Amino acid sequence: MSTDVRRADAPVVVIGPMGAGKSSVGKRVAKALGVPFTDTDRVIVREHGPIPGIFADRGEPAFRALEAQAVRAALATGGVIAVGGGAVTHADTRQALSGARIVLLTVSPEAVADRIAGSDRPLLANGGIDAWQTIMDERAATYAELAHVVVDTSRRPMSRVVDEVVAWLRSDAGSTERSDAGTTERSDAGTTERSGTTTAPGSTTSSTTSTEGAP
Ligand SMILES: Nc1ncnc2c1ncn2[C@@H]1O[C@H](COP(=O)(O)OP(=O)(O)O)[C@@H](O)[C@H]1O
Ligand SMILES: O=C(O)C1=C[C@@H](OP(=O)(O)O)[C@@H](O)[C@H](O)C1
Ligand SMILES: [Mg+2]
Repeated sequence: MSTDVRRADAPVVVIGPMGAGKSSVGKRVAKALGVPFTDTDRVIVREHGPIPGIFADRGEPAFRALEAQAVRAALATGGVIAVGGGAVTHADTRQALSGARIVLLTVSPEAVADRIAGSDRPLLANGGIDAWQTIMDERAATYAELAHVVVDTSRRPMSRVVDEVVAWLRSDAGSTERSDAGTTERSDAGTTERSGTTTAPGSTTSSTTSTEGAP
């Protein structure tokens, strides 16, 4: 487990699988805190065009490089940043996240199925929920490793998820400078304080296989 130093004004980065609610929850958390919000996917679309086109024309590695740039720029701005679900597979991006406060949103396959139906996410274009699960399993260990707090979004309204994230960020655990990552403590039905060994809901394996370069 890496040394974990957080500050009350450190950027907040929302990570987690596709459809967990990073973009929607992140935006509302930023509003509640009165800080800037950046959705790195939106930045990429604004600057480089639609994501499916980037994947099709230039490939996933090119997308990850653009994403790494967008994450670094967003971190310089500060506030709350929602990254794409695969941002954590890129070593430069993971490196850039050190020093940020990292909120992992999770979701069960049952709950996410409706949320991802009909979406244009290129990595789900041919596999739907099965592809989602495979990708989740590949990334689960990385998500758990990076997270300072885990909030499950499966069966609760978004407003409740937002309230829990805001409460955690305002708590000692979310704002105090620390020299260790603490232990896992389930504070209520959906929020789990950080652990290096957390297995995120939605994952079917706790494998620690490297996800570097994974789709
Ligand atoms: N807690 C929640 N309950 C129900 N639906 C949610 C919840 N959080 C997000 N959603 C919905 O799930 C979909 C995907 O959310 P989004 O924020 O785009 O996820 P992500 O950025 O993690 O892919 C959206 O339609 C959003 O309204
Ligand atoms: O998980 C991924 O690899 C991706 C997630 C998407 O963002 P969301 O997680 O916000 O859907 C988007 O960045 C792109 O389609 C790739
Ligand atoms: Mg998003």
